[in-house]
Amino acid sequence: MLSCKQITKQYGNLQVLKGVDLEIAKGEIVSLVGSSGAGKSTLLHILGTLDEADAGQVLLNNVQVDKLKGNALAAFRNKHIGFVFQFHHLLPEFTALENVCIPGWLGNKKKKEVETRAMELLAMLGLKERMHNKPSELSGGEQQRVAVARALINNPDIIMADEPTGNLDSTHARELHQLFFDLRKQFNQTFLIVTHNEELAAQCDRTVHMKDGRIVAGVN
Ligand SMILES: Nc1ncnc2c1ncn2[C@@H]1O[C@H](COP(=O)(O)OP(=O)(O)OP(=O)(O)O)[C@@H](O)[C@H]1O
Repeated sequence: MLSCKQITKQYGNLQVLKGVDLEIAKGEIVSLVGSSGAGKSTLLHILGTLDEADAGQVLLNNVQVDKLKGNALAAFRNKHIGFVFQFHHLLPEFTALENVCIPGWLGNKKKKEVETRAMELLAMLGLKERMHNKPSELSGGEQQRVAVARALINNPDIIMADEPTGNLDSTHARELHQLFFDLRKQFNQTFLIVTHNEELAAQCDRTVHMKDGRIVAGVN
């Protein structure tokens, strides 16, 4: 479903990625682990089309995404990839519901249809009573669940998460991990998760280890 071949990336004199190959199948939950500076976030950003590799290929559902540019790239990303970051990046002036709707509205879907799906998702994630609140009125765990609902609004092929529970206490972190597995069960949702959380990594189908810009080991 997602694959990359021989991805390299350099910042100045620093070779951050030194030829990374990776394949992820539909419905898989894969964690990406490794020490600080190993290149995990850089790889996630390249796979998520947020950053460009110096060389190599990224294929998502047989589309070579590194060939897409400008508006075509933005539209492709919005439709096919969902993101959840450590700091949720919700827009503070919009309600939870509006935050979830925005990627759907950007995708030119009918306003009402997007709203209905957003409400369903928020209800599913236990936020039915909180959907008209702004992010600052929600707890950290609630904000992160809004970010997950936002990532799901366009039925993405894959959700890419960068330290999604890095900012949560252990109870909320466990709840969010459980949510990822529930979403896989319900929608066969695929996830690639950068994490330092060993408990989460151990629960995943597969843990990919990175060291000094390379993948060093595979299946756990
Ligand atoms: N935009 C940038 N400009 C210059 N150097 C960068 C840039 N982004 C990342 N780097 C460097 O590339 C290396 C890899 O960074 P990356 O964020 O991918 O590591 P990571 O494995 O995700 O680390 P962490 O676990 O600490 O988040 C680091 O040495 C970092 O300082």
